[in-house]
Amino acid sequence: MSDNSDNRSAGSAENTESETGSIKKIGNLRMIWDQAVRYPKQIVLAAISLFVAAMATLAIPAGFKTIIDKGFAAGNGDVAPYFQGLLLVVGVLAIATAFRFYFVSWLGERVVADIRLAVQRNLLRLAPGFFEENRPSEIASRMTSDTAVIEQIVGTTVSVALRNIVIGIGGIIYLFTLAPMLTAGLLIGIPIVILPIVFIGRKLTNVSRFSQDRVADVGAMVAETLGAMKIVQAFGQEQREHKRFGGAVEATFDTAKRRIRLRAALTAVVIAMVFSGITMLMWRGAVGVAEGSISGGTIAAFVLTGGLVAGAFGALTEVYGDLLRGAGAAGRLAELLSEEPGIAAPKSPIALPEPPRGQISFDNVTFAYPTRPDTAALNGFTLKVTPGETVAVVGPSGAGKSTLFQLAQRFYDPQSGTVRIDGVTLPSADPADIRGRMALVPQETVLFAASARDNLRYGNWNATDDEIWTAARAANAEDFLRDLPDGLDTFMGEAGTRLSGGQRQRIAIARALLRNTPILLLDEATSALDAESEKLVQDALEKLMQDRTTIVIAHRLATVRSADRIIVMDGGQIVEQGAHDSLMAKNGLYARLADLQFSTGEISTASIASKAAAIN
Ligand SMILES: Nc1ncnc2c1ncn2[C@@H]1O[C@H](COP(=O)(O)OP(=O)(O)OP(=O)(O)O)[C@@H](O)[C@H]1O
Repeated sequence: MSDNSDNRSAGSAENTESETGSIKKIGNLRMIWDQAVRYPKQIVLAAISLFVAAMATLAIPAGFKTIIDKGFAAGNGDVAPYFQGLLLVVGVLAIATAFRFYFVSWLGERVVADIRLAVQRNLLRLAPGFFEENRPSEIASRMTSDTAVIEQIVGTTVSVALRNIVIGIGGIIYLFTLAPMLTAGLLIGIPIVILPIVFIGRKLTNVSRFSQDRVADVGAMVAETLGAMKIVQAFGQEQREHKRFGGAVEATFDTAKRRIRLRAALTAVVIAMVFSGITMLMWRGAVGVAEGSISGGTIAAFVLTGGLVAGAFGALTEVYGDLLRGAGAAGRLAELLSEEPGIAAPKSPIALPEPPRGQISFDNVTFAYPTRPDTAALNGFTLKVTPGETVAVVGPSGAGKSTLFQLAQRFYDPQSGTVRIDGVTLPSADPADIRGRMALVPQETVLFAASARDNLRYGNWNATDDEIWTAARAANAEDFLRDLPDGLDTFMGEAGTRLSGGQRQRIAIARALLRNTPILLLDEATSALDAESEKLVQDALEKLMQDRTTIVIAHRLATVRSADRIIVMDGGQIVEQGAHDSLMAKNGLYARLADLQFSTGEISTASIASKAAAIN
């Protein structure tokens, strides 16, 4: 997966790729076909309308020929049937084109929708480790821009290709029936016209891409400056930002100049080549007419069809590049589709004991994160938490406290040692069952852009409004929830920005209460709350911890004091454990940490040592 980012932006890489690489890449398009083939009815209808439209296009020059030769030239005046016939062809062309557009675009959108759904379904199965190795923004871009490329391939490119192949081949056959010698001349002439156009066109595409990148730079810079406007102004950097922006804008203009120069040249070449080609043909034709070897209608039909054939070849030259781009996008999406989860349920998972006991144990667990295999986050870690016990975990930053939660929920498997829930080793059970036995209250509450109700019952969709209010009351969240403009229906907005830190924490607590699991993993927020909010949160937490096995990463004195046991971690191991007072008396790591770690909590800035002494 590592090489994706190289060619992700608009495929400048593909121009430099070896031919075999390109051919191999084109194979990725199979994935798109596999998706599309599930809609045979639409494919057949699209193909039929495409063929009919192409044939109708070719019938138009033939119609003109008839009109000129039989109608005008014969001088019989009754041209009506010919024109009526031509109008009929035009009608067929219009309707068939509309159908082609509809079915082909339908297929494009449907395939993209299916790919998005399939990719998201697979992503939801993957363990968090995957999202550490692959940036979420990169994955999001695959879901949007890569799928847009595929939509373009199915909805446009393939149809352009097929239409022009039909028109190209059909047109050449028709041209041969009209005037074999002229056609032979035309077939030699078309490449002479098209090659320089393709050559300059390629250059133009590259420059355009480059130019788009420069525009993107400008966009990024605007976003950056806007996002940091207060900092820019506070540090008095307006002039500098303007100069920096000026540089990016001028770079955009310079590349744009190159682009418009090329485009101007291309326009001149196209006009010169195409019209002189047509003029030569007409010239040759006029001589033919004068000699009586060719009819006027034939010349007209020849020029029109020749134009169609040349246009078809021109369009086909662009198809290959588009297909390559589509193949790159399909390849990247196929990777996301086929990624297997590192953590999955075994074939026949062991059921966790009923009723749940709420016991959790770590036995000699050693674990390093996949992205940092050389640094053990847990090192021979052993801890047995008995049902109903509250264990407070303290330790310096990086001691491995959060890692305990990651392993308890089986987001990762340890390299050695075992984690058990109610006596069952985690890999032998279904991860969904394991996670069903625990509720997590993270440091930072994640609120979804949904109603307050849905945010509260996120872990238990069956909860009734009565149950939600009971939980909210216990979590000290009732008052502010009742004050919301639409009560439980109030939209929480992007990232729930309307709530204060303390309110968000209480929502998380209510959510955990509703989930009502025997095990609670609680990561106390370190952010300081005002005294009143702090007390509301603390009360709520105490109710939440009642009758549950709790592991709490503690940052508050009240929490450690009410815990049954405190374990002190350092370097992925337990270095001290016991009750608060005995640990303080030891005057070891705990006593040292206590002052720092609890300083933002309930007792704000006071040193825990003096506070503890006062309490005693
Ligand atoms: N997702 C991750 N990928 C790689 N390394 C990680 C990851 N998460 C944590 N680590 C590393 O593992 C070690 C233990 O981290 P952990 O988050 O468990 O510490 P912590 O005690 O919870 O720290 P803090 O109090 O700062 O949250 C640290 O060295 C940390 O850098």
